Amino acid sequence: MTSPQHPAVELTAITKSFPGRAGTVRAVRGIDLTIATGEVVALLGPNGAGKTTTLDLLLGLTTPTSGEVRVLGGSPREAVRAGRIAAVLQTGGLLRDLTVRETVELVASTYAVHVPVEDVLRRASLTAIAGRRVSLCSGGEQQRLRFALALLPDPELLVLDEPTAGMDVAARRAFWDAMHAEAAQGRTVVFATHYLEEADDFASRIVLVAGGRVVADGPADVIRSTALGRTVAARLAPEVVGPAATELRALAVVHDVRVDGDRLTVTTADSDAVARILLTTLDARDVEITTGSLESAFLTLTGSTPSTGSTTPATEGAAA
Ligand SMILES: Nc1ncnc2c1ncn2[C@@H]1O[C@H](COP(=O)(O)OP(=O)(O)OP(=O)(O)O)[C@@H](O)[C@H]1O
Repeated sequence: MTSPQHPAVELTAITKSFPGRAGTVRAVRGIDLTIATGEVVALLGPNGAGKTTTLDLLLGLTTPTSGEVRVLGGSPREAVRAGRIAAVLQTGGLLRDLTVRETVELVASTYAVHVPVEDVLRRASLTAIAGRRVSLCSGGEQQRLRFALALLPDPELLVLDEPTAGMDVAARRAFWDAMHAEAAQGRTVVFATHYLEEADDFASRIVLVAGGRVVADGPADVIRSTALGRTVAARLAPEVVGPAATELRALAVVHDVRVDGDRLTVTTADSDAVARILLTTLDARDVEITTGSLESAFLTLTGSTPSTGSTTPATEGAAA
C-alpha cells in the first residue's frame, strides 16, 4: 500500500493568500511539514488557523501562492487521480433520497477499480443501516458514509477535515474506532480538529497551527512540556517551606512556585533537577511530577482556546 521511498506529505515553504475585502488574507504564512508513511497526524488549531486551507492544498483543491506541495512523491492531483489520496470533508454532496448502500454503489461505479462495496460498508460500521435513506441518517452516520466513500479507491493517504464535528461522544468514539482500524493497516491519516482530546487520543503526532504557521509539532507530551514544563509538587516541614520557595524561585529553570500550607508546587523546565533538590537538600515527602494539560499548552502556544479561539490571520494592504 505504501511508497516508502517518498514521504506521504511534503510541504515546503508553503504560503497561501486570498484576496479579501479588508486586504489580502494570509491564510498560510510559511508552513514546512513532512509526514512519513503510516503516521497519524492531527492538525490542531483554533478557528481560522489555516487547517482547512492546508488540507485543501494537500488534496489539490487549491494551489499554493508560493512553495511546493508533494503528496506520495508527486503532485496532489496525480495522487487524487490515481485514488492514492481520499478525503472526508466537513460537508459535501450526499444525495438525500438514496440509501446508504446505493450511495456507495453509485460512487463505486465511477472507479475503474475499487474495494468491494460490502467491505467498505463494514469498515465504516454501516452494514446495519445500509438500507437507510441518507436523509434519515444522523450527522455522525453521514460522516461515516463519507468515510466509506473515501475508502473505495483503497487510498494510501486519508485526509479528514474535522470529521467528528457535531457528533456526540458515542458517535465520535465509533468513528475513531473505525479510523483506528484503518490506521493499523498502515494507512497515513491526516486530520484537522479543534478537539484537544481527539488529537491527543488518536494522533501519534500533533501539529499545532495558529495564524497560518506551525507553532508546535510533536507528540502531545512533548508539546505540553514545550509550553509548560512540568509541575513538581511535594510536602516539606513547615519551617522549611518559606526558605525553600525562595531558593527554588531563584533557579533559572523554575517558572513558578506556589505555596499551600506545607505543600509546594513548582512549575519548571527541569523537573529532574527540582525533584533532586527537594529530595536531597530539603528532605521533601510525597514528591509528584506531572505534565500540564494539553489545553493549557494550547493556550500558551497560540494565545487562544481551541474551540472558541479567535486567532485571526494577518491581513495586509488594508488601511489600518
Ligand atoms: N477562499 C477564501 N477566500 C478568502 N479567505 C479565505 C478563503 N479560504 C479561507 N480563507 C480565510 O483564511 C483563513 C484560514 O482559513 P481556514 O479555513 O484554513 O482555517 P481553519 O483553521 O480551517 O479554520 P476552521 O477551524 O474555522 O475551519 C480564515 O481567515 C479564512 O477566512
